[in-house]
Amino acid sequence: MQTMLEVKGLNKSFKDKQVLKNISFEVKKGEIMAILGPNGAGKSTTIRNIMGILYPDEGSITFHNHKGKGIPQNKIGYLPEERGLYKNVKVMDILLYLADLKDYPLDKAKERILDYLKKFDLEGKENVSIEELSKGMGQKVQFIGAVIHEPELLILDEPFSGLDPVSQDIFKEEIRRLRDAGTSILLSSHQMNLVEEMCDRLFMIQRGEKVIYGTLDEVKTEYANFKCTIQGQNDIHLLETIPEVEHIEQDGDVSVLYLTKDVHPSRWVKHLPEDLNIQELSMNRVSLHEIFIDIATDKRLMTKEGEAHA
Ligand SMILES: Nc1ncnc2c1ncn2[C@@H]1O[C@H](COP(=O)(O)OP(=O)(O)OP(=O)(O)O)[C@@H](O)[C@H]1O
Repeated sequence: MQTMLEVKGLNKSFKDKQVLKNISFEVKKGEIMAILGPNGAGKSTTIRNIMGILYPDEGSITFHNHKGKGIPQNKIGYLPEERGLYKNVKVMDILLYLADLKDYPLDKAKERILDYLKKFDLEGKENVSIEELSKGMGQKVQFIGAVIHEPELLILDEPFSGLDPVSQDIFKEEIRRLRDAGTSILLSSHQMNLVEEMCDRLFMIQRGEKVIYGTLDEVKTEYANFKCTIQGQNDIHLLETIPEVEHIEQDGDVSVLYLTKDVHPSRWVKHLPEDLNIQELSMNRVSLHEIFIDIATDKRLMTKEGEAHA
């Protein structure tokens, strides 16, 4: 797949605090790439460097064959983390203004705006002023503003925050449709279930440094060991005798056994002690949410030998 955006060796400091350390990743044509990390990890700073709002101390950003200040911003769409559009302007006027800023033909923009308003359950709102919209409605308008000029690269910083489940589904469907039409999407989100559902690849930063980079399948194979959840009253000492268990969490009658890497689940199950009390048993891959918490809290219980992977 063709590389659309290449971020290479970014270093960035604010005063004497280095907030990005050698950040490198690519976004390919027609993929959804997630940029993840705990609060303050450096996601927005990375995005601001890509958008040319900030400039790196070292490293480069290449979009197609354009670098840094030469990047054609009208080929990029951006939904910033901070929401906010001019308050006393009508929906249609602000969206046409944003299309015009990107040199997009206004007659075509008007048509697209009406289509999008319909798709986003905002039909008939084109002459309503922004201040009369709810927060979620405003977010939909801002999303339309980010995609109105048919960008080749779309950067979405926390697009789902504050949206109800129905609106989240509308956004999800539209983001997937844009990806399938060839748009490259860089998406930052704290909602791991949505990332797991939608993203093709992911990049995770912690304290300004890369900790995970790969396809969802690669990350799952590398980090997402199996866990076995057993419902039934069981003594922790009995559970501790079970082989190939990395750690155990027990809450009342529910015990979760996190298995070591490369355990074959069906073979492992055969070796459970006969006197184990099993009312229910399930075997699952550890979720991205758990991987995130494991890394963000510095536990690193799920990584090979407790080491950080980069
Ligand atoms: N303009 C600035 N001046 C000084 N420090 C800054 C500035 N912008 C960001 N930082 C610092 O850089 C670090 C990374 O911040 P950034 O906003 O990139 O994190 P983030 O991963 O987007 O976090 P969040 O999930 O909370 O949005 C933080 O320690 C933050 O305090």
